[in-house]
Amino acid sequence: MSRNGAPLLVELRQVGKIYYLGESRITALKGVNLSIHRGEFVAVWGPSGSGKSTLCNLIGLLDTCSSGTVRFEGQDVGALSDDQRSELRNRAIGFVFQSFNLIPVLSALENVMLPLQIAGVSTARAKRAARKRLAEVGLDDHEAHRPAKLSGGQQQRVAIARALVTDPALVIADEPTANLDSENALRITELMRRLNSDNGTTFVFSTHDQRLLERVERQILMRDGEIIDDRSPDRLELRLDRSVRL
Ligand SMILES: Nc1ncnc2c1ncn2[C@@H]1O[C@H](COP(=O)(O)OP(=O)(O)OP(=O)(O)O)[C@@H](O)[C@H]1O
Repeated sequence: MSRNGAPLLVELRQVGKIYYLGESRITALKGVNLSIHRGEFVAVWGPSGSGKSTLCNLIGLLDTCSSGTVRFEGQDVGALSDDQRSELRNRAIGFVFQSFNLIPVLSALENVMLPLQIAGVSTARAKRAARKRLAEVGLDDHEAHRPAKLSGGQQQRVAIARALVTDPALVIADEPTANLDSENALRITELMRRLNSDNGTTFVFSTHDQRLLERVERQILMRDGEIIDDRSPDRLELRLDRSVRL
């Protein structure tokens, strides 16, 4: 299966996710089918509690599904051990979080170098790669700054540079603009879009914010644990639900 000739990267088939909280059973995802191909730029949007983070966690191999199948690069993730899943995740996926998650005592450059150093890459190589990524997000002149000296938008740009430094096939950004004002939220969305088209990195990001969707080629709308709309310009098959109001 291909989308514009690009190979399949992640495939979810009839995926369900149930959380158990004491006596209660919470169905977070119900029968989700989704294919994401290399190079796509995908926004997952929908109201609070609709399952966006749960979906991102499954696509990012941070969690496993309760039913159905998740395949990453053709591999059935459910058949992997925890260690194998972590190894695949570390190699192939970068993460951006809404709270930036930078290490306060490290400079911007050291924060971006960290994933490579954890992977055993030499300091000199890690520094070169981190500088290149900081330049891509427009922060090469801020490499010595610690996070507290940077604005929220700048911190998120450092976090994006860090997510990209290992050359992952996929970047998952769970509500990356939730803690930013609307101007910075738009800038971060445009930056991710540019990195997607320049580098071919696949991006999946979740958002509450309908205004950010204009620049996104594929929009997946969730409600009550289901995908109720999956639309993109080159897709003929649209399942629109006009009754949805966020
Ligand atoms: N670790 C958990 N334990 C129990 N229930 C959970 C857990 N994580 C999520 N849920 C529940 O699963 C459902 C989907 O939550 P999820 O966080 O995926 O939605 P969301 O669309 O990302 O929401 P938000 O926009 O508020 O982050 C909700 O009912 C939520 O309360």
